[in-house]
Amino acid sequence: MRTDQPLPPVGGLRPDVHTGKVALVTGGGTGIGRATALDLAAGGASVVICGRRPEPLAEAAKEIEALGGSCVTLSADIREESHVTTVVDRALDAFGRIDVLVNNAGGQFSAPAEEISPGGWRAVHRLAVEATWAMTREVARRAMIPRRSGAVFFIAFSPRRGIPGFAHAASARAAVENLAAGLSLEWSRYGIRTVCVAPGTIATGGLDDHYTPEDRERWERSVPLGRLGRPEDVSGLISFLASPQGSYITGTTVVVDGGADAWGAGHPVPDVPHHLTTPDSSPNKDNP
Ligand SMILES: CCCCCCC/C=C/C(=O)SCCNC(=O)CCNC(=O)[C@H](O)C(C)(C)COP(=O)(O)OP(=O)(O)OC[C@H]1O[C@@H](n2cnc3c(N)ncnc32)[C@H](O)[C@@H]1OP(=O)(O)O
Ligand SMILES: NC(=O)C1=CN([C@@H]2O[C@H](COP(=O)(O)OP(=O)(O)OC[C@H]3O[C@@H](n4cnc5c(N)ncnc54)[C@H](OP(=O)(O)O)[C@@H]3O)[C@@H](O)[C@H]2O)C=CC1
Repeated sequence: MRTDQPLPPVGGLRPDVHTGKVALVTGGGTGIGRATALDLAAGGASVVICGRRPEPLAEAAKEIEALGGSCVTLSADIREESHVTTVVDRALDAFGRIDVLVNNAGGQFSAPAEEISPGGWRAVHRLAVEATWAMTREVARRAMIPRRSGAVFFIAFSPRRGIPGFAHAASARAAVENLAAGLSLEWSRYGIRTVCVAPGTIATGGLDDHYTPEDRERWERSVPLGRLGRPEDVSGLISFLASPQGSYITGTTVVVDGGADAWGAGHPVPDVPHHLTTPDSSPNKDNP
């Protein structure tokens, strides 16, 4: 199967599986977030999508409305706490509840670890960890804890370990995996499920814009199933996890990666000069 063949929304789920639910998807105008918003809407959910740029949000809303769904779009930078509050205000004004939160907005740049400045590190963690927590906390306190129900999704990375060039991003996503696990211990008592989804490399516009065709080919070669993922491979999983069929799943990470996590960051291993790996050639061998 080719990566560029989209899957129909809803997949094998019933078309009314999310009827009556309200879902908030951060970064819902593009890529995985857009596919997730479409899948949830195709299952009957009303959706709220946010992102910084209004244009992709408007495009996604048009597609959702063409499916017969309801969609509210909000232009917001979720790194700003006041924007997080406004997004939740507007979602509650529009629909009165939020049942599903998909913390999808995220991003990074690829750089050797030693070249990531403190500011660059902070930029990545601020979005993937701090903004995600701010949104989760706001939605939980105002919409989910009072109703004693909800499902919160987080997005991590596969492989679930160090990835060359992504020291900041892989560590941020590890934090988010741990957050999903820890929150399940505290919030199961409120009927809130917290699940992390770890996609492998997924063919999105974001991937095309920020990485080279060589990166993409290298990643593709490290996938046992032999192709990159489609946004719908991830969104279909989230839609299932949000459905009643997923209601016993919480506090864990579900990997959707064509087998990439089973293999690792690819073959061959990152280049390490020979003299650093042979014990008798240490520059400090006389003074260890
Ligand atoms: C084997 C499997 C491999 C798996 C691969 C996983 C593939 C994952 C793919 C995806 O996630 S695709 C989604 C793609 N979308 C993005 O990644 C978004 C692109 N990135 C950004 O939008 C931004 O980089 C950011 C991370 C969100 C930061 O945005 P911000 O507006 O805060 O940045 P700035 O204000 O411009 O800079 C802040 C800080 O960061 C430093 N910096 C920014 N870019 C770079 C860079 N390319 N290289 C080095 N440093 C960078 C910048 O210099 C600033 O630092 P200081 O100057 O303050 O020190
Ligand atoms: N594609 C891949 O291979 C993988 C992706 N992921 C993660 O999945 C998520 C979606 O990725 P993908 O669809 O590929 O990428 P995109 O770049 O298409 O999606 C990122 C979305 O987040 C929004 N966003 C970014 N920063 C902010 C912000 N500060 N406030 C609000 N919205 C923001 C963007 O909109 P705007 O720019 O308008 O704000 C955009 O819609 C990301 O977290 C990504 O890191 C994880 C593993 C692999």
